[in-house]
Amino acid sequence: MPKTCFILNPTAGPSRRHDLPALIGQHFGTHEADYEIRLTECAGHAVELAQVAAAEGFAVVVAVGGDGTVNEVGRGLLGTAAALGIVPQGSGNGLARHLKVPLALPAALQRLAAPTFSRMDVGVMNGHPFFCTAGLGFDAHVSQHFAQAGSRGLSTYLRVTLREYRRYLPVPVEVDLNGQRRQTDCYVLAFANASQYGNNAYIAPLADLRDGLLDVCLIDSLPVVRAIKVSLGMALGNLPQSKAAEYFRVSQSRVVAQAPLGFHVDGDYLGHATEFVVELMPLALAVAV
Ligand SMILES: Nc1ncnc2c1ncn2[C@@H]1O[C@H](COP(=O)(O)OP(=O)(O)OP(=O)(O)O)[C@@H](O)[C@H]1O
Repeated sequence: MPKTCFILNPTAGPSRRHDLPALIGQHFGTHEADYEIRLTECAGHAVELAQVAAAEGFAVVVAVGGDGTVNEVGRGLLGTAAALGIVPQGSGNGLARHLKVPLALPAALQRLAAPTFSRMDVGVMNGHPFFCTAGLGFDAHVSQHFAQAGSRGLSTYLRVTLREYRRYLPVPVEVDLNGQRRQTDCYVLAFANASQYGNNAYIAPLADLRDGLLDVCLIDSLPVVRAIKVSLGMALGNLPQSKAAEYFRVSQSRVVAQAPLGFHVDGDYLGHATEFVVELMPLALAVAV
């Protein structure tokens, strides 16, 4: 059984469970595993905890939280020999859902007792690694306002999305897609390593974590009828067939915006910029799921 370190974000998810360390002990400890549980103390702490765990020789370092925690642990593990595990405890759990990690805690821990090792691609936007999705435009705008909403969970996310939909205006951009320059309005420009944002909202249902490519989803405008088509397409996983969005596959891209444009990586709003460089590091991270 691999030596395993759990890095637990006690603030992740809609319901903060104080009994998680005890439950991990109850379901994982029975496998006579060599394991430790370490709690994050602030945002960003999981990066350092993951680096330390990898340097100490843990073979698997598990993010116990949502996509923000997965991003921090994954960043800490880049360039190390340790593999990323996930116990999904977030609100959206996009990467865990893509990797078909069980959402129920006992089943997720059971899987980690005898994990399958593989590798996955890692995207990078303006120097920030991402494992699931990164994007410019409305999705980043919603991430920014969701972070300020004071509460989390799906209902808050939907309320913020509807409110901001009425206010948001797209920004003109020039985007380089496989050497072809494209002038377009950017309502959403999503770079997907994995298929979904979380909560089974499939922005790029055909995205493959191991193909050396990012699936790009471009939505230039979002009038009401198209917004309904996009929402349904994301929920049903058939957005590409709906023709409400355009798709491309790239290993790198560059975007220049005419006005500062918000961007997110793995659902965390990171600020505004006018230039974006997007790259892919093929199979850069080991995963244990
Ligand atoms: N101890 C802590 N105190 C405050 N914030 C923390 C702490 N540990 C981690 N964080 C921050 O909490 C944020 C939210 O965590 P995470 O994304 O894992 O959960 P979530 O938002 O509920 O799930 P998802 O991203 O899947 O919707 C992360 O951006 C992380 O930086």
